[in-house]
Amino acid sequence: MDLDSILNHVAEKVEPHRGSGKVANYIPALASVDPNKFGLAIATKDGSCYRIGDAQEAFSIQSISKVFTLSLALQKMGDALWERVGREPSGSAFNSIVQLEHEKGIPRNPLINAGAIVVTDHLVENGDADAAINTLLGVLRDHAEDPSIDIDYEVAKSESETGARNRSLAHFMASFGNLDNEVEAVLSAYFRHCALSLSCSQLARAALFLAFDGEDPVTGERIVTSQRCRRINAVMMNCGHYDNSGDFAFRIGLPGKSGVGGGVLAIAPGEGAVAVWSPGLNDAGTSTVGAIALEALMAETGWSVFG
Ligand SMILES: NC(=O)CC[C@H](N)C(=O)O
Repeated sequence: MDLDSILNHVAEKVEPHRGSGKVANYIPALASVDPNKFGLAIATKDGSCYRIGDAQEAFSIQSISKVFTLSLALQKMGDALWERVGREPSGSAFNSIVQLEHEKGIPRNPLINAGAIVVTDHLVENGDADAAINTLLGVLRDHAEDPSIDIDYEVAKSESETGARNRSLAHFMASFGNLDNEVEAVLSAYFRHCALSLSCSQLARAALFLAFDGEDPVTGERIVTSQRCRRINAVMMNCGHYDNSGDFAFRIGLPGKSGVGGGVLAIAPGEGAVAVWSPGLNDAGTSTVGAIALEALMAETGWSVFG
């Protein structure tokens, strides 16, 4: 069956569930998003994009940005990054602080908030958060071949104003010497990259290199080495949905990353990149309808890495 017909089936499966889950409200600017939104886009090897629903509408990608910051930090400093952040699943909430004391300020993995803050610290040079964000924006625009990609500054401001938990995580890690820059400089970059606003189409296109061994199959540009690409995917598989990662692997079987804006990115190696958006979340912060849609997509395509 062709992908357009498959997407129509997926939409039918999703329909009775539209609006389910709970829209994130701990970042006030996210609370007003319409819970009935649903979009899905698949970017494939030849640069085609298959889409359905609200796939062209930009949303706050939130923690999905952590995949791109990880990739950039690995490009910049190589495996030395792993001395400052682990690669084990956390089994706890995305903003949990409990393991940090036990593990002496080294976060479990780069996809929970604490780990992503450490990764962002490595992108900020000499306290210059603006330069770090400009580099990241340039990279995303390049990957997606779309210069219009931008940050939603209202969301970034809202997140900063209510960012006590992330400030706690950052100060706590700083007390263990695991931040090079001032906490506020790091968080200023962190809040902005979480507030990146992309549509499903843009997101799937930007992440396409992860499905093709680290090389963009459309432009031929090598973005990360194939070994690094495999490793980023491994971290996504184990850690991309916090304490929901096991369930996501069980149901969908693809490396993925969710964000509290309701987006989910899933990488189907050798096939393409899938981005889905529906704002209602489960208790762990993964899109309820997004996971249902991906499950339906796997049933029809057999793209799970487990066969
Ligand atoms: N899981 C998420 O998407 C969390 C990201 C959000 N910006 C935060 O720091 O809390």
